[in-house]
Amino acid sequence: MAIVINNLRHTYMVGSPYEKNALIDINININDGESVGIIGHTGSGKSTLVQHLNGILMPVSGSININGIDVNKKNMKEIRKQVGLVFQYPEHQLFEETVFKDIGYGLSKQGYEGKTVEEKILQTINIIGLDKNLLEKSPFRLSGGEKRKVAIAGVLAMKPKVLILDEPGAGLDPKGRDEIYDAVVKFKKENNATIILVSHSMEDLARYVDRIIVLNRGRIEMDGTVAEVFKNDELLKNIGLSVPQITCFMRLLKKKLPELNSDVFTVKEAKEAILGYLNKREI
Ligand SMILES: Nc1ncnc2c1ncn2[C@@H]1O[C@H](COP(=O)(O)OP(=O)(O)OP(=O)(O)O)[C@@H](O)[C@H]1O
Repeated sequence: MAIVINNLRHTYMVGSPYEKNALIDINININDGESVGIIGHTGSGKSTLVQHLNGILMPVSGSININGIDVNKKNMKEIRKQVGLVFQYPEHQLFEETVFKDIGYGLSKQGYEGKTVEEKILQTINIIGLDKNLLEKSPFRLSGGEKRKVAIAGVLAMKPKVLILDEPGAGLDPKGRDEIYDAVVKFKKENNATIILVSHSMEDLARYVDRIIVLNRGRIEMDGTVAEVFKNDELLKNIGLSVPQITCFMRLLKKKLPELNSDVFTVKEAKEAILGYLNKREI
């Protein structure tokens, strides 16, 4: 088991008039190599949850174990080696003079030097799709999408066993978003990493993860496969979420065409279902 979270609770501003229970009774087990999405309305506790997984926040009560190591202040170095966290808008944290130095910053902190750092950086820009010519440029002279790639590359270069991304596509155009997600898929394949993806988009989760955890006011409302979660449209609606538009469309279409497979969650699956249906009709 890669990640075991037991009865996790987190309260902000304990003892003050602004005390806030951000996470309540969170129990989650995630296997090695799983791709898990976390979704929930704004303020439901998603960022608070993922910040516990690499020790930025410590639980008020409960425990978190990652690959056999308890998350606590004493084990922080080991935990940070295992878990890479890409924050929302990670490009705001770029600070080195060159792209090369920025991507290599974490590697040098881990004790890597010289040729090894260079090799790891070259491998990583290949995964994320950054041009080698950019390495000596200032990260501040890049486009928004390129800056985002540099920031994510800095985490990927350390090859974490668990990779957490908090809204990695936020603010990017569809092409930029696809490039980032495709890089994550490639990284996962090459490293058998466990992926945790925080997103507001059911469309993105349907495309990129196998399991979805739905948070609502700090509690787990649902935890299941994409198909299991998308079956509960009423419950999702009640907490301000909804299944992807393509799923709604296919469910409507099925009312007219009962033989159509409407159990689809992405545009690609919908195309296949419609073509399959038409082919059968032609026979
Ligand atoms: N540093 C903090 N101090 C006090 N309260 C906080 C702090 N950070 C978050 N909270 C509160 O905790 C709750 C959960 O916040 P969190 O950022 O985890 O939600 P989220 O689901 O990630 O939201 P979003 O989708 O808007 O990013 C919210 O009610 C928020 O106001």
